[in-house]
Amino acid sequence: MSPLSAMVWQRLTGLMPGELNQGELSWLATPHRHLSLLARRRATLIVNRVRLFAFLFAVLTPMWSVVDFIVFPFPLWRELALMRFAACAAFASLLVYYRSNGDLFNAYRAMALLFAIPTVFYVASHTLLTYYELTGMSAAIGAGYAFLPFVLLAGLSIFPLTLVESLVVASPILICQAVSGYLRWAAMDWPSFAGAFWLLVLITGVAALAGLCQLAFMIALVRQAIRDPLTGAFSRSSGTEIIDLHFTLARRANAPFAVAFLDLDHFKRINDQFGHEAGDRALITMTESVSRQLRHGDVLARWGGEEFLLIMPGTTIEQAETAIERVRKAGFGERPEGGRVTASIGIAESRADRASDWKDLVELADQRMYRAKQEGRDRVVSREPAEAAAISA
Ligand SMILES: Nc1nc2c(ncn2[C@@H]2O[C@H](COP(=O)(O)OP(=O)(O)OP(=O)(O)O)[C@@H](O)[C@H]2O)c(=O)[nH]1
Repeated sequence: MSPLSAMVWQRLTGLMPGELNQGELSWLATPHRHLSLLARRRATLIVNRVRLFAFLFAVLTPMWSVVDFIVFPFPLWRELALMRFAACAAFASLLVYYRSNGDLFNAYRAMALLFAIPTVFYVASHTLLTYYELTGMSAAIGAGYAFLPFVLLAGLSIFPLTLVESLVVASPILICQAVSGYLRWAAMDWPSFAGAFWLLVLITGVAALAGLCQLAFMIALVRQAIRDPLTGAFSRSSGTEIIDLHFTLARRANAPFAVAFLDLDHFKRINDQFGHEAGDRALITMTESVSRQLRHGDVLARWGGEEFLLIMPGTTIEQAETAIERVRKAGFGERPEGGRVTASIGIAESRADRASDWKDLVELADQRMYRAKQEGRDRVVSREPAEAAAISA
């Protein structure tokens, strides 16, 4: 990024609410690097909003039939009422049957269905209205049908979408609208159509901005909910959610999955000799140092006091050993009295250790960490004694 565009980007993102940090700013552009916990919560929120929208339209769509009944001739009213009834049934089905499974593509499908219903209704009703020569009040009410795309695009504002997602949803609607204007199929003639189209673009911009602001708030709130406030590592509850998800995915794909249990050595002495604040600083330094060594996708969770769990999806026992060596080499910080902060570490891997669930895996890593303590601290234990003896023989 050039210095000028970096400055423009910085100024623009400075306008964003929710105090996003530098690493999170790109999350507003695309969902590509979103944390799995954020993606799951967002997927659930999107589906809930789809159902809310569907509820509103299931109620409002048939109500307008009363107005149609008053102003339109009977055959037209009947056709429109049937269409409204079909749209109402489709919205109600979406409300009743669609549920979130935490998957973002499932949420995208819900949005696509939601937007498809009024689009089909719009095309069908607009086509029908062109067969009638309406005048006066009927013509004025008939023109109101042309405003459905405005409602659709304004509806985007209730979803916490990234910029790319908003563009992907809005572009087909805008393109279809532009093409229909070009082909003179639109309800309005030039230049009214041009003015209306520009208004549609403005509404899309405002709706996309509203979606971005919601997303920014959501990112900040999710961060606060899932991070340990002292160290910034993941909290134990979010670590549990992450390990549960990744363990299931790894088993399904028969992929390796490793965890490492880290416990700082003689940490109590730091607190006792230099006070709790010095202990807190040591924990923060340790978290920063370990986090710098992690691959994208690895997760560090604070499991309790000075115990941490490192979750490494797609990692064999050998790769986990290499990763932990890298972490140990980078160090865990300095002790206030001088000397290195050290840690005792236990590693376990689901396939090598034949763990049937993630709790067994963490339990095994915990036991190995205790063995590392008993064997003199500042070391790693990653295999059972017989296995380790066989490897070194
Ligand atoms: N400063 C600080 N200390 C904490 C925090 N959470 C736990 N501790 C302290 O961490 C210490 C853990 O002590 P122990 O479990 O005895 O372990 P240790 O002194 O590290 O000894 P070994 O684990 O056997 O090497 C306790 O004194 C806790 O009070 C925290 O958030 N901040």
